[in-house]
Amino acid sequence: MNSMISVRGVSKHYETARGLVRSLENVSLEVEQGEFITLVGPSGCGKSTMLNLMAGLLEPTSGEVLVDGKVVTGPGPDRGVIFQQYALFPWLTALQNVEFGLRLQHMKKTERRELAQHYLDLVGLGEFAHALPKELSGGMKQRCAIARAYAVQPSTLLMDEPFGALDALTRVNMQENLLETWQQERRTAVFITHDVDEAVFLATRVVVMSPRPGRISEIIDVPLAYPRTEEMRLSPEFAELRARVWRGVHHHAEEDAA
Ligand SMILES: Nc1ncnc2c1ncn2[C@@H]1O[C@H](COP(=O)(O)OP(=O)(O)OP(=O)(O)O)[C@@H](O)[C@H]1O
Repeated sequence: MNSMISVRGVSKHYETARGLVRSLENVSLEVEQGEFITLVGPSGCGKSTMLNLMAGLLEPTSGEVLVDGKVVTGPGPDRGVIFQQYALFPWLTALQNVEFGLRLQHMKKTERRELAQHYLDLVGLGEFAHALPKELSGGMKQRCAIARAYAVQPSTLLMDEPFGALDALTRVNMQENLLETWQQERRTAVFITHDVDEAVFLATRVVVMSPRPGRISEIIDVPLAYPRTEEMRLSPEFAELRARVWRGVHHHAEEDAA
């Protein structure tokens, strides 16, 4: 069966003044259509490198990445990328920001407007369509960035710590909102986080990475049903999963420090 994303024997090395940095070493991962994968691991283990390879923003030193059966050779509209810093155009309204990618696809104005408004509604920003980014809070800006990524209807969403800069409460709201949107649209999602709780709450599977060289050390299934609720977060089952992920990350962080 064809996976949505196939990372096959991928290594990524950098030549630096201090010698060769082996950011990823012979990593393989299959992500199925509609899965929600979270990537966790100590700082510098190659999470961003992995995501950027999937996005086509980096090229592997060896091995290959396939998305929907095709070898990734660069960025494409089939993959939406969301970073920690909400890269909104400050001179465009929320609606115009969401419309931007659709304009690049030469979609007609009325159709474009309608679709952009639909995605703003989906992330709960419908009433802020005409606000400028400076009039939005951090969480709202990030929701706008998510709406923009969703609007071009990519089959895959790649997110690099999108909630990293948000306060704890906004973060929890954003997690719920993201899952709601994901459940409605069922795109394949890959999401980097440093937050073990967030990793378990969102994922169908948590991929734990270890550094030097970056490898996948463990893949943990999260057999909790969706929609995920705050009650689930407090359940013994959740606590057990969180402890497993924590041990996976911590174990390698300790090794690294030794
Ligand atoms: N352009 C580059 N040149 C040289 N080394 C690099 C470059 N980009 C990344 N690296 C190195 O590759 C390794 C993995 O980096 P990467 O950013 O993928 O890790 P990460 O797990 O996302 O880290 P963090 O959690 O701190 O964001 C690190 O050791 C980093 O120093």
